[in-house]
Amino acid sequence: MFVAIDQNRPLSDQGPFDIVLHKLTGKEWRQILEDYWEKHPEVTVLDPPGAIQHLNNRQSMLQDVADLNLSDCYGRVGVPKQLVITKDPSSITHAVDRAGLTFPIVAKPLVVDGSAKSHELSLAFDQYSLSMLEPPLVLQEFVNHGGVLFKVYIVGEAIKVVRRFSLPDVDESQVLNNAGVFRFPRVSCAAASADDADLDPAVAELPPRPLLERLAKELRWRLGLRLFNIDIIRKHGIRDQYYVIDINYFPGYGKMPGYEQIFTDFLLSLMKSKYKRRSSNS
Ligand SMILES: O=P(O)(O)O[C@H]1[C@H](O)[C@@H](OP(=O)(O)O)[C@H](OP(=O)(O)O)[C@@H](OP(=O)(O)O)[C@H]1O
Ligand SMILES: Nc1ncnc2c1ncn2[C@@H]1O[C@H](COP(=O)(O)OP(=O)(O)O)[C@@H](O)[C@H]1O
Ligand SMILES: [Mg+2]
Ligand SMILES: [Mg+2]
Repeated sequence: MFVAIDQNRPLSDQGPFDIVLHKLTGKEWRQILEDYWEKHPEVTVLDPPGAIQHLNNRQSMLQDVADLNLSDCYGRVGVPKQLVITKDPSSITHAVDRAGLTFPIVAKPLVVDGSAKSHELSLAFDQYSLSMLEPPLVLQEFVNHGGVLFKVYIVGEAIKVVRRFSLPDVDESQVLNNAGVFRFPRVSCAAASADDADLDPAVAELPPRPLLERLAKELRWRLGLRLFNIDIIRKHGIRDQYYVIDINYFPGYGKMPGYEQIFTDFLLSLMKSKYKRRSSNS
């Protein structure tokens, strides 16, 4: 049975729970959940607030992917060259120069808090426009990827990949002939599924399954999360070079094909392993 939690009442009065499923952040909620968990360690919290917090900052979000530096016979997975700017827009040009970032550059708000503003994206074509950006930001090299991205949904052990339209490639002449900052509202919300589109096969080909399985397994473990998705792009023209550009906690699973079965199986498997553990301990 599912019971909606009332945030204004003590959690202990609303249980007992087998699983607490949530997508809330904030200090207060974190404290409530951690206090409850301390008193009821048998409850499964999906997912622990400390682990979720790691994804609320676009720098720490990709740190594990960078540390992992995954490379095997199926491909390489990295993070686009990036830089964090916390203050002073006038220092951005110098910082970009020093870090050797090439244009165009994608600017993303450093903190992701679920607001529309935290998903606003800017594309800067030249160094003069950099001072128009508003820190705190993550600046990333724009990677041409054929205008298609792969959304890799993870639900416990299950993985499902879909194609989505993304920002189109930018060629050198566009970089030379464009100036200023181009602002985009939430790109992925506007992006349609590209699963049935008539695409260049080299662009449409899904990342190899074994590579995604390794990546998902490692990130599940390193992030300590079971419910998330990963935005992956493949460098246009380089078949085995992949970049992770975004990781989202508890994304809209409604857009994942077959989510009803996958989600139900996941919850049941958690319960099964819990009862198995209990009966072997007694
Ligand atoms: O970051 P928060 O605000 O918690 O919101 C999430 C993520 O942003 C998701 O990905 P992204 O960051 O890539 O936009 C988005 O999924 P999609 O990109 O699959 O749409 C979800 O959309 P909904 O399905 O609308 O909930 C949304 O709930
Ligand atoms: N480094 C990049 N190179 C190319 N395109 C990018 C890059 N970063 C983001 N994008 C594009 O911008 C979109 C939004 O960026 P993303 O990091 O996923 O933020 P959000 O959390 O708002 O979805 C992506 O879905 C992709 O289309
Ligand atoms: Mg995204
Ligand atoms: Mg995101």
